[in-house]
Formats: sequence, C-alpha cells, structure tokens
Amino acid sequence: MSHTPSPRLVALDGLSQIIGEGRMLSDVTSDTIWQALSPAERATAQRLITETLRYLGRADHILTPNLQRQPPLRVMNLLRMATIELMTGGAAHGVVNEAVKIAGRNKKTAPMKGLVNAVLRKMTQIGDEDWAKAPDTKLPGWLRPRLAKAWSKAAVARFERAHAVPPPLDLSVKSDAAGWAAKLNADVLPTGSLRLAARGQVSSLPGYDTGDWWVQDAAAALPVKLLGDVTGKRILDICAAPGGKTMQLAAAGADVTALDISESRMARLSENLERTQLKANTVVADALDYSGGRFDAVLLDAPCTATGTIRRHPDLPYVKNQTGLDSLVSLQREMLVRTKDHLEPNGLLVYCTCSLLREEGEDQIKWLLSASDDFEVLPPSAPGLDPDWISAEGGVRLRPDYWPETGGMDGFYMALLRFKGGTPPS
Ligand SMILES: C[S@@+](CC[C@H](N)C(=O)[O-])C[C@H]1O[C@@H](n2cnc3c(N)ncnc32)[C@H](O)[C@@H]1O
Repeated sequence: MSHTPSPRLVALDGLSQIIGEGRMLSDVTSDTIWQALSPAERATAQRLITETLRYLGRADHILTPNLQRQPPLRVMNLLRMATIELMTGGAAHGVVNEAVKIAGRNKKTAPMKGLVNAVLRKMTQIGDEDWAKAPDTKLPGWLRPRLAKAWSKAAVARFERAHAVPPPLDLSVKSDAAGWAAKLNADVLPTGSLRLAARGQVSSLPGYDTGDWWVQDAAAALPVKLLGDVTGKRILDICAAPGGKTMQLAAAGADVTALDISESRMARLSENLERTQLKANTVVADALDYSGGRFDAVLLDAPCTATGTIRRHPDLPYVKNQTGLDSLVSLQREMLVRTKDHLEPNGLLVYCTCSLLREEGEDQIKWLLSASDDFEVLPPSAPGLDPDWISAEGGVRLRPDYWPETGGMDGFYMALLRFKGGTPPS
C-alpha cells in the first residue's frame, strides 16, 4: 500500500487552512507534505485549490439546496472541491469515489461518508448550463462594500466576473516584442507586453532558458514605463523582489539598486537576474532604515492588500482583512515620505500598488500632496496608456474589468511624481 498522500487529500487540507485559518496558498504549498507529491501531483493539488477558491460561490449556490444544514467546514470544502472538479470535466466515478474515501479517512468526517456520496451523486446530474448560470464568487465582507463605494456596485460585479476567468499569461520581453510574439504565438498588447492564450509549463517555452523574457502581468509592467527613458539613470527600486520591475529597469539600461526586506524573495530576484543575464545592485534591508545616497529616480512598489491580483490569487480574500489594510496604509505612508531621503532634486518617483482600494492608491497620493510641498504629480505617459485610466489626482487606475475582450488585466494604481528638492539640510 502506498503511503504517499493523494493530491486531492493534500488539496483539501490546504483548502481548509486557507479558508479556515487564513493561510496563504504560497505558504501552504511549502509544507513538507507537498514535497511528498510528484511535480505533476503538486500542480494538480494547486489547481484543485485555486479552482475551488475561484468557483466557490458557484459551488455553494448549487450545493446549498441539496444540504439540510451546512456540514462542518472540512466536509463542506470536500463537497465544494469535488463539485467543482465534476463541473470542470472531472470523471464522475473517480471524483465521487475519491471524495467518499477521503471523508472515510478522518474520524470526524467518516460518519458523513453517506452524505458526501449522496450529495455528490446529485451533483453529477447538474448540467453545464446550470453551472454557467450560477452566480460568481462574491468578494468578502470587508472588501466588497468598500469597493462598491469606490467604484460602484456594477463595477464590483464586473470585478467578480473577471475573477471567475483564469488569467492569461503575460510576458515582458528584453527586446524584439514582435519577434517573440511570432515565436510564442502571442499577441503584442497596446502597452508592449506579450499575451499568450495557451497556459502550460512556463519553463518549457522558447526563450525561458535563454532569459529573453519573464512573466509579468501587463498592468504590473506599466509603472516602470511611466519613468520614460531610463538609460544610464541611477534608480532605486524599493520593495523590489521577486524583481519583475528590476528586470524591466535593467533591460532598459538603468543602473538599478534593488532593495527588499525579504532575504528569500531577494534570492528569487537574484535567480531571475541570473536567468535573464541582467544586472542590478541588490540590498536586503528594511526600506524604512535604508540610507544609500540619492538617486535620479525611485520606484516604490509598496506592500499592499494585493486585491488587484485576486484573479491570479483567489486565496487573497481569505488571507487579507481590514486590520491588515490599516497597517499597510500606515507603512505605505512612511515609505512614501522616506523616498525624500533617496531622491536628487527634480528626481522622479513612481509610487504603485497592486491594489483595487483607493486607500492604497489615489488617497495615498492625495495625502502626500497635502502633507508635503516637496512633490508634484506629473502627467503620466506610456505606450498604450488609455486617457480614461487617468484619475482625478493625476495617477493611473487599472482594474480587472478593463480590456475584457482580450483577457483583462490585474488591478493596479500608479502615479509619477517629481521631487521638488525639499528642505535643504540645516
Ligand atoms: C508588491 S511586492 C514587490 C514586487 C516587485 N516590485 C516586482 O515587481 O516583482 C512587495 C515587496 O515588498 C517587500 N517589503 C515589505 N515590507 C518591506 C520593507 N519594510 N522594506 C523593504 N521591502 C519590504 C516584500 O518583501 C515584497 O517583496
């Protein structure tokens, strides 16, 4: 008898930790039990978790009329996972049997084997149309009203629609976008990123080994472009890891210093630089303590709720909360103010966050301008930048419901500012 755990069981444990304990998927997958799975099994377990979280609202809508009362969370998660597998092409017999077996393996859930079997058999009768008609997964209570107030209820429904669609694969290329688009059968987006329709093993695509491109959502690639021509400029990239923006800056000819507090994430940045044969000075430090002289430009990609990336990371709504938001807003403000110590007079600052919340975007720039006379917002310009994206205070607001016909984009906020020079040192 094999002692290796099944991917479905590992996925169920992971799911319960994400939904029940607010652990991040990236954290869960680093547990030792995941190392006992083969790479293909790990990919299956990860896909099961991601899809269950993505379609959880739909699964609950279909499951609820078949349940007299809500079963314990682990059983509910087992039913959700199996239902979603059934509705996305899983073989009925195998999915139902395995779910019943998993229920039987745990003392607490074993008495509910019959329920799991009966409910899932009903799920095998649900047609594709009913599944497609079921409502999208709703954003959580701490986030939904806030986003509705900022962007309207209709916009939030469109965000939820966008979150239900698996995102395309976007790449940033070192050079020759058109040539790489032809080799990879990709489209060149208006902002210059490549978009591949087909998903698959990224590392087996042409150009991966030679480091000609890296994975980066089109929205995440825009902040660096606001800096214009960076050739020969000294640029401090604060909160740089794993290095998507560092690589863009280095590829564009800047002399980059990449700083991040996390040693392990910085190790990934170094690996990425090595693969792409790009160069940057790397510093592991707390941005609030760093004093490394003055630069021509600073890019601050501040830590945030990452609510703009929910379509890529459907675990985020379970992991982040209101308390987290409040402390992130304070940290972002401290980091913004500290950029004065790193900028030459007239130096440029790009502030950005992958958040859908005004609190971490528009409001931060408004706050900075009201708290200090040292900065002014400059009009943003970049290839493909739609004037409709420009917000009242002069930043750029990107949302997951933009570009719906070509596969959407991550939510992001960015603003370009000029440092006027500040108070001369006494
Ligand atoms: C949004 S991610 C950066 C993504 C990166 N700029 C890119 O394009 O690949 C935010 C980063 O902020 C870093 N971070 C969080 N707090 C920090 C601090 N106090 N000082 C420096 N870096 C910090 C995290 O380790 C994380 O890598």
